Amino acid sequence: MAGKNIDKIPEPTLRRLPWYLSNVKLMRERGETYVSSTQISKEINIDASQIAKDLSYVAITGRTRVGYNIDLLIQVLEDFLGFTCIHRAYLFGVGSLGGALLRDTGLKQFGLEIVGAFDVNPELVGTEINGIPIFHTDEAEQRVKESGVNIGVLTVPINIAQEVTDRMVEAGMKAIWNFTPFRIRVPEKIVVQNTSLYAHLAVMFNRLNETIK
Ligand SMILES: NC(=O)c1ccc[n+]([C@@H]2O[C@H](COP(=O)([O-])OP(=O)(O)OC[C@H]3O[C@@H](n4cnc5c(N)ncnc54)[C@H](O)[C@@H]3O)[C@@H](O)[C@H]2O)c1
Repeated sequence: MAGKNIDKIPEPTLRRLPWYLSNVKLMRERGETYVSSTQISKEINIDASQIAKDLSYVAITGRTRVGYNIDLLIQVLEDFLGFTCIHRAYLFGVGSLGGALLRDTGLKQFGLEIVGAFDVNPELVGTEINGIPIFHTDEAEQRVKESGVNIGVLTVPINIAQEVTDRMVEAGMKAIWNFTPFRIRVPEKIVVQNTSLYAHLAVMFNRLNETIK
């Protein structure tokens, strides 16, 4: 079963793997040394065969009936997901959302370190949040080029999302984590990940309405 699956890993699998990781870590805290896909399935209510299939993308071998060595599974998942190596990023737009991301200590545990931020607000430029320096956006191009940082977090107002994106790409960014609701356009090969908290809210409200009908 180990690493036999050589196809491109599907996005839903990539989104489930961190979830398995968190729960497997919890199981280790409870003293488990081996864990099977059936056990993980009971914890998170996902079909065991789906879990086994997802884990087949990761280079780990489980033992029939016993399951996976828990320490090894955690290590392999963390490596596979890129959480063990730190990816450095710059954040653009230190408003209510950008500021919250700078204050979040959880990102680093998932392999993302925001090393600096850019804004145009003179009250913010020259200050820092959580030890992260805030520079003027006009310095972005030079700082990105000099640092070799290739991930940008986009938290600027929607009306300038494309303009700031263009500057990020020009400076050499290779991946953009886009929190704005704007569908930014980028050249081929630039990775864009759009993230919205509100999209999940709509699902929750809809399901809630169904249960209280
Ligand atoms: N994805 C989500 O779940 C989610 C949640 C909240 C907000 N948002 C989006 O995130 C963005 C920011 O929201 P907010 O509430 O933090 O807004 P905000 O107005 O509080 O912050 C925007 C910040 O961007 C700065 N800015 C303006 N022009 C800039 C430039 N050229 N370069 C760098 N910084 C610049 C502003 O000075 C300000 O500090 C918006 O597009 C909003 O729609 C998304």
